[in-house]
Amino acid sequence: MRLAELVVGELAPVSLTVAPGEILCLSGPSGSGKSRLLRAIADLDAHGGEIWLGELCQSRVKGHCWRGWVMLVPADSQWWGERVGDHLGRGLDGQGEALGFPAGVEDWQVSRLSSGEKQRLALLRAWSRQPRALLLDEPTANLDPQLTGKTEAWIRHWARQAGLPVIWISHDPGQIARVADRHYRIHDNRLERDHGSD
Ligand SMILES: Nc1ncnc2c1ncn2[C@@H]1O[C@H](COP(=O)(O)OP(=O)(O)OP(=O)(O)O)[C@@H](O)[C@H]1O
Repeated sequence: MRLAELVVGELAPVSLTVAPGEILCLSGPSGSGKSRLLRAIADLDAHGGEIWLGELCQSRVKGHCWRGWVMLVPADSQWWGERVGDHLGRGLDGQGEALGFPAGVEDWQVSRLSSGEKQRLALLRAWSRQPRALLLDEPTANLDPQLTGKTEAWIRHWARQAGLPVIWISHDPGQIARVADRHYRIHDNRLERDHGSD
């Protein structure tokens, strides 16, 4: 996935490439524009510049198609059906257990889900829809350390196996050290490479 002079909000134009299977972590102060950048890449917010996914160019693709390929998992996921299974593409095929769920989680009511369950199920929902690139906004913010570790390992395995380029927002230096192949931080409205943690 390639960002070419992407312009959103106050941020200086962003140009970078994320390789298949690579995890690029993004950090920066609260309000510095991290979520906005992901929303622009998912074509949910107005932006300048261009985004490429292989030979596909975002501006030539319908928004809903683009978001099926370049999938954003926001910090606060939205659920529209009654049951978890109403939101899935292909079946979970045992993936739920890897993130701490018992068999049959597809039949759970959305209304009973805790914030941590919602967060892990939003990742499983994304997996079931087979995206080609992944944008993660603080995907473990509501999880305890044990589930955080499991979820990090699961995402890494998925990214490597499916060859997904991943941009992952995190405030946690320990997490960045564990999962990032590359790390950028936003400083003074610019994206800067941090070589210390990758
Ligand atoms: N659509 C929008 N139009 C104008 N300003 C916006 C829009 N969306 C967000 N902002 C503002 O842009 C700034 C960056 O917001 P963003 O949500 O990207 O921050 P963030 O870096 O993800 O912060 P946090 O770490 O707190 O989640 C904030 O000041 C926010 O109020």
